[in-house]
Amino acid sequence: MERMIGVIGGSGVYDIDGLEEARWQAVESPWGTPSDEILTGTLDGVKMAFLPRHGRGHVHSPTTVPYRANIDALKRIGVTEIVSVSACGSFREELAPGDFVVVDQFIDRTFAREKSFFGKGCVAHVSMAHPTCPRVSAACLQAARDEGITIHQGGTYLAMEGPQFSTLAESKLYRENWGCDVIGMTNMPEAKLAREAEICYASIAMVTDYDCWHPDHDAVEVSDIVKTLVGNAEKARGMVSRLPKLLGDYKPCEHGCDRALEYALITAPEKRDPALMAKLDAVAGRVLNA
Ligand SMILES: CSC[C@H]1O[C@H](OP(=O)(O)O)[C@H](O)[C@@H]1O
Ligand SMILES: Nc1ncnc2[nH]cnc12
Repeated sequence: MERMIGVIGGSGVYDIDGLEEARWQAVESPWGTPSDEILTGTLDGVKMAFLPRHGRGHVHSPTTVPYRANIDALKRIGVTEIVSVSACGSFREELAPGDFVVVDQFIDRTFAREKSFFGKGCVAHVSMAHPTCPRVSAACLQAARDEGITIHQGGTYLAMEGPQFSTLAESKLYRENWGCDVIGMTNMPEAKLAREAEICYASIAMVTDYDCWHPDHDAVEVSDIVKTLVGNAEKARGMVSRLPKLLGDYKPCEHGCDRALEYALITAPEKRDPALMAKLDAVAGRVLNA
């Protein structure tokens, strides 16, 4: 199998640099139209695919991002590992605006999104105990350090529905009672869908603000966020450019991300819905056609 690194760019990250033979290509998916065309090319001889999560020009809100179409489209063109880069608010004094965090846990508080490729006619339950891939996360950590970025290893990301930012009571709850480190609006259900699609997933959260809990930062304003976003986006592009060399040759994931569906399907073969099975051709073809 050949490696293809997929990068999902969050707020402020609408392209990546340095790709050879770069071209934006439309990818069709039975799960809808992805957020945008996908920028493909090679970097240091490794295939790359970049998808701006909100679309170029930031068209999609966190709720309307077509998460299933995005993950399916990346799987369909051969992506083996996804690196998600996202803007986030910080719940910790030491996670300062401009810093990066290698997220390793999530709390999903989103409620208005489709969260699974599976359902009536083909039910599957994958494990989300360890939602990110340690190998891809470690490569991102190293790449960021080599780039001179302040990056923190490990953190819990609270995924909220948005688009409004949190109330002070919510911010305090997530920080003081639930032990969350950062907050954003998009990594769920993205991480769940990547797991269902058997794609390794790493999430790099790029701090833009202290949400509203901090005594010196009363409320989050997009104008303040944007000021930090621009610098963060530049750092993210530097980090991504180092990944192909750091990840080395492709091998099956030692953490099993690429086999997440191995024991997950529970619907009896004779009860499976042919229409849903057809839509699952890319995501679950490995197990459905076995
Ligand atoms: C522009 S601030 C709020 C916005 O930024 C984050 O987007 P992403 O995760 O795609 O970087 C956050 O989740 C909100 O969607
Ligand atoms: N404070 C915050 N809350 C939710 N999403 C964010 N994205 C950037 N900052 C955020």
